[in-house]
Amino acid sequence: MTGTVKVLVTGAAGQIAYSLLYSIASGNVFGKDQPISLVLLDITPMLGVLEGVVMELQDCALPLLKEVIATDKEEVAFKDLDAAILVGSMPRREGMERKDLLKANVRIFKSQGAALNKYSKKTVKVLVVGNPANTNCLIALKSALTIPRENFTCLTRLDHNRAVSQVAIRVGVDSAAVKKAIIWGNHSSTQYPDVHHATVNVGGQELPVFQAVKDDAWLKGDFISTVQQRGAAVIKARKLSSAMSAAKAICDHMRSFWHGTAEGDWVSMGVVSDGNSYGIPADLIYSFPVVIKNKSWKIVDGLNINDFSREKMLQTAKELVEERDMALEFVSESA
Ligand SMILES: NC(=O)c1ccc[n+]([C@@H]2O[C@H](COP(=O)([O-])OP(=O)(O)OC[C@H]3O[C@@H](n4cnc5c(N)ncnc54)[C@H](O)[C@@H]3O)[C@@H](O)[C@H]2O)c1
Ligand SMILES: O=C(O)CC[C@H](O)C(=O)O
Repeated sequence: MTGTVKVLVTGAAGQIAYSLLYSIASGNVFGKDQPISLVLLDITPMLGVLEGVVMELQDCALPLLKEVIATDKEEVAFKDLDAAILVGSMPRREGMERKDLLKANVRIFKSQGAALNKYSKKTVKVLVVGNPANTNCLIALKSALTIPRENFTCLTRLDHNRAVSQVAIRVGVDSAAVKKAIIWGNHSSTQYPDVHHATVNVGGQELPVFQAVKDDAWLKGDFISTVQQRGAAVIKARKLSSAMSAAKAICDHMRSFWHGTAEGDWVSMGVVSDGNSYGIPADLIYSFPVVIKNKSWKIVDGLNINDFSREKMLQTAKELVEERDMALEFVSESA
């Protein structure tokens, strides 16, 4: 269909998708005038549920939604895509380590990377959400050698939004007043939420976050651990992992990827670490501050990094190196 953007959501019968699909189909991500063709992939046992989701999408009577394709077949799902949002995987339950997920989920992303390579447009923009998101993204990228590495990203915008919101609540301003927060590294409890470069608009005055909050101990302690542990806290409370906030963050991430970042701000995104200026090893999907223009991201280089930050940035990189090596072992075992 010419003029339409073809978007795949995997895990389409799951709880994140249930919050996400309406937002995409109503124009909140790709544009209020942009016709959408929506492809929904889930596993065969979920096809019945998926049928219900399709009925609901039809019943929303959304003018931009030109087509809905529901399938359990990768060769159908990945055909001619402009954007792929890879949510489908096994979520962590209470008491389960994120690393337990690696083995189960890595093979899904190997197969879906190969399907992207075979069936999608070479310009396809990929967002990996399913955990462990950074490493799953790396595995997909490595299985899609004819698609530029830069097209592969993973979701750390939820962590970014959590950091922004914690600061806004603390200062008593709305979240739009907080700019230039950063999530470094892995979407896991080793991530480093950094507000050394962030500002808050208080009563029309742009202040550094440390000056506005006036509580360095909180910013270097509970603030960081609250953001790092937020996913686990939501699982503990809901007995399910975050879904509404994850869907909102997916929309924010894809909107930024598609339309660019706002002047004077940046966003956090898991991207390939090759050639960064912060001493993070190459060949990882690591969350950096990025600015985006013409659907192409650039890591914000040259920020001043103190010893406190550097240590945390390297610690989360170390975890990603370990995850990558373990994932590559699982991939070679299953080959
Ligand atoms: N990166 C982030 O910020 C972030 C935030 C929240 C959740 N997550 C992760 O997102 C994932 C999905 O979470 P959820 O709450 O929607 O889970 P869910 O269990 O409600 O839904 C997952 C869906 O994926 C489907 N699925 C499983 N294997 C599949 C495959 N091979 N192909 C297509 N679909 C498949 C399942 O059948 C299910 O319908 C989990 O891995 C979760 O940990 C990531
Ligand atoms: O499994 C987790 O700890 C996190 C689940 C999800 O990625 C989140 O951040 O809410």
